[in-house]
Amino acid sequence: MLAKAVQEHDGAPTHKAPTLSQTLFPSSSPLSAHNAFRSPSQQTYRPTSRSQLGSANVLKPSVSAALNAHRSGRSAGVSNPLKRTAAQANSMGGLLSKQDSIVRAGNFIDLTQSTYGGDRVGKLHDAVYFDENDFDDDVDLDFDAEDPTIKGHLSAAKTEPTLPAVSHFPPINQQGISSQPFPWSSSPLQRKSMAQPASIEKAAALPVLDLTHTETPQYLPEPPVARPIKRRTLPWLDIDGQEATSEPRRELPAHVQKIIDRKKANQINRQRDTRQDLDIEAFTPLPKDEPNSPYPWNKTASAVKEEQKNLRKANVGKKIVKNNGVGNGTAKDSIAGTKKRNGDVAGVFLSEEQQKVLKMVVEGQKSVFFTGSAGTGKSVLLRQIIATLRKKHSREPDRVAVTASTGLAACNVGGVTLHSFGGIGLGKEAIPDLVRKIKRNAKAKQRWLRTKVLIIDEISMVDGDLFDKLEGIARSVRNNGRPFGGIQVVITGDFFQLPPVPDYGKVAKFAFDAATWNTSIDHTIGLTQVFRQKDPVFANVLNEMRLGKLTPKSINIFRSLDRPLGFTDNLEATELFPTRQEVENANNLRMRNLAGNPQEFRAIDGGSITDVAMRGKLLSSCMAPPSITLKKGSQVMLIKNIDETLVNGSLGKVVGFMDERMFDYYHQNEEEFQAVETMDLGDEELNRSRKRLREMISKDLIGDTSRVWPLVRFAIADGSSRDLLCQNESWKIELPNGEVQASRSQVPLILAWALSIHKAQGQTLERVKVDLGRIFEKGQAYVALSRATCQEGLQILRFDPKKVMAHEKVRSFYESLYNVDQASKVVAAASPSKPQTTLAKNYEQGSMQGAEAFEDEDALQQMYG
Ligand SMILES: Nc1ncnc2c1ncn2[C@@H]1O[C@H](COP(=O)(O)OP(=O)(O)OP(=O)(O)O)[C@@H](O)[C@H]1O
Repeated sequence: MLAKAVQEHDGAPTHKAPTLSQTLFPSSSPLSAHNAFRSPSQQTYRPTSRSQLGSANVLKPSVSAALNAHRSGRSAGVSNPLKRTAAQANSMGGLLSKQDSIVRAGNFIDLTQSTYGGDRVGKLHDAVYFDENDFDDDVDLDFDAEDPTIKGHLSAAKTEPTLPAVSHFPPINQQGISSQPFPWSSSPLQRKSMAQPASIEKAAALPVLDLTHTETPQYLPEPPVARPIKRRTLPWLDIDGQEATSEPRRELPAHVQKIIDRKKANQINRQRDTRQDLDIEAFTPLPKDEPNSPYPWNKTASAVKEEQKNLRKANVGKKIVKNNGVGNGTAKDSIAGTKKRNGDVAGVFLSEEQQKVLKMVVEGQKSVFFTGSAGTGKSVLLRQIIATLRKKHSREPDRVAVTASTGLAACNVGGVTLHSFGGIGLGKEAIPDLVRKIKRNAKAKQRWLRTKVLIIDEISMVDGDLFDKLEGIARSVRNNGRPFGGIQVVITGDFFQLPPVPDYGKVAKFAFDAATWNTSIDHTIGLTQVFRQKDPVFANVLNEMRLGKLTPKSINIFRSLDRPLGFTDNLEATELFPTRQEVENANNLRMRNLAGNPQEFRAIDGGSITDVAMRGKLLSSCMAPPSITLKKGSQVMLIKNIDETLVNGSLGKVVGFMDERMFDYYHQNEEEFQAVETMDLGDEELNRSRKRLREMISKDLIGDTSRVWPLVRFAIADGSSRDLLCQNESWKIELPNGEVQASRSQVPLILAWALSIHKAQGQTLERVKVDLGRIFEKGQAYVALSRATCQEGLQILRFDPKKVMAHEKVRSFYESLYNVDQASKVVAAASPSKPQTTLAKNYEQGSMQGAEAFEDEDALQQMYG
């Protein structure tokens, strides 16, 4: 394998690092950093003239020396089987199991080798090159950033879902129904003029619960003018609570009757209160000197205005508390169940190695590539890096450019695609043409000039040629010969996961195969602590799969997972498919089989791009769909993090549709509602009871205009469940200058009987089902299976070891990252007395050190043997 890798790399233009090239292209890192992190394999030839800069003619680094060193070092360093076993035990498995050979500083692991001859380079660099800030002035020339406010929101409100027709009331003018919740202050006079005492107000807040499962709650708009007090009597009662003779009383089961009796008593009390209030009002003179009168008609105009102002203030305050700075604050406020949300989304505490990377990026301003197997917290770390950098550059947000290889990944990190950022369209042209194109586009040019940090997520899907082009463009547009024109790059991803999609008839070229890859990156960091899988055995077999090298033991483990999952809560495992078509078919079939009325939720799109088609195209890669139709019983997945237990990837079932007030009421009176549902009633009786309850409550909702949302019961990892009223959340495609190109507001749900492997990349799923018979691409099986958190939550059909494929080039690349001389030292330090208890300890702590988790000797022998 290594020999092949050596041949491949040797086939590329390889040279010994000449002093001249280093002289001309020193890295931006300080001397000490180079000494600490650069590897021989990263010694790279750089263009020797400006003319070469524009075409990114940076020669490919030779890795053969490193590989030879690696090969010889390996045989020297771990020839002793005992030592090798220790190395194996000390590693996360696969090639990252060779983290035993990487440079360690505490828990922090830097895959970059330490023998880079940086002394002279660093000195010359200091003498010759400009600092990136020296070019900052360029940007003052023609900055034409647009107002970043979202333009399309208002017009997009037209996409409001239509309310169902109301049969027993006059038709509603649907255009008049706002999608936004009415703030109190929007109609204070009308509400006041209804003169409702507290008890009536409460009554009006009663929601409609559709207990029939077949009908949608019906709503009517609030009357536009003040109206006299409405007698909110039950159909069979007069105002004093006497039975109305015209309405024959139906026999109901005792339990239901009790509920209704209680309701009746409340109703009667309310009516009496109302009458008393009315009586008082009728004889009260206009209190001109009584500004605090509870009645609007007893107030002067200025008193009313003052009150409106106070209400508005109070509402603003409420909103801030409610939103608490997270998303739009909607879904978060509607949580019920085992734990109520209190405060913000729970922060994840970064591990020591994650923190070191953060520091290196933010304080050290190093260009970094951090990688690691699935579930090592790359995305979590990246989000933290983005947040910290944005805070650091809060006065100049356009200094930090957040990008990703695909639209989906970009949407997940709130950035744009690399193509979009670069302003290169499809990017097929040569660098000089692309540079000309960018220079004609003031905004794109400005982006290149202003960017100080370029973040690239999901690098495994970035094409190597594209990487070279972007690097060349950066140098040319910024007129700066340093790698990426002096831009600090922060790159993450795992090359063992999904590869770039090649042009038709071409072979995919990885980003690490780009000629400028090594020159662009100061440090390569391997994250080793696996968070997603807490079972070390499971994490290790997955890691073997990552490398495409399975031991018989691991094959047996995977084969044993061909069985149904043992959950009893009716939630099925999400089936992962390679193609979108398969996903749609599977989800549609399940939806058709569900009884009940479908409810459609349409997204509200906005953004600075007003061309609807173009905006739609941008948003087509957003996780949230433009429209989602749900029924009671639909299996859904949450696609936003709400708090520590309701996270992106949580599985649940729709249990109903209701508005916010109804949701509150429902949870305050859950027992009563559930009583009807759980009683052993015949169909006819049950329907009658439901109807009576519905009638009873719907009387109180006349005039309510709020929207209904799906109420979802999510399964929590500890076996409990939580209910969440899923109101709209937002997704943005945002340029570094803050311009939101496209945004989408939608319920944070997708159908989750089936999901594409592409969409699943980056997700953590509690229950997964994968049919390996359908897998066709390298890395697909690993991405699919590594979404699972434990063996109990993973079902594998048609397991076939042949489907477990990894790119040989990727294996070679990861091998080239390790310095075997260092390995023997670490092995010695860890050897053979390394206590086995470490695994158990880490397991207990809920995390494990990947490098310490690999104990499958067979796998290592096969890999290194
Ligand atoms: N420092 C941490 N503390 C606790 N949990 C963490 C930490 N970092 C990550 N996690 C959790 O580990 C899981 C996987 O994290 P994340 O998705 O960031 O991994 P990843 O390396 O990006 O995986 P993938 O390559 O599959 O996308 C998530 O559930 C995340 O919340």
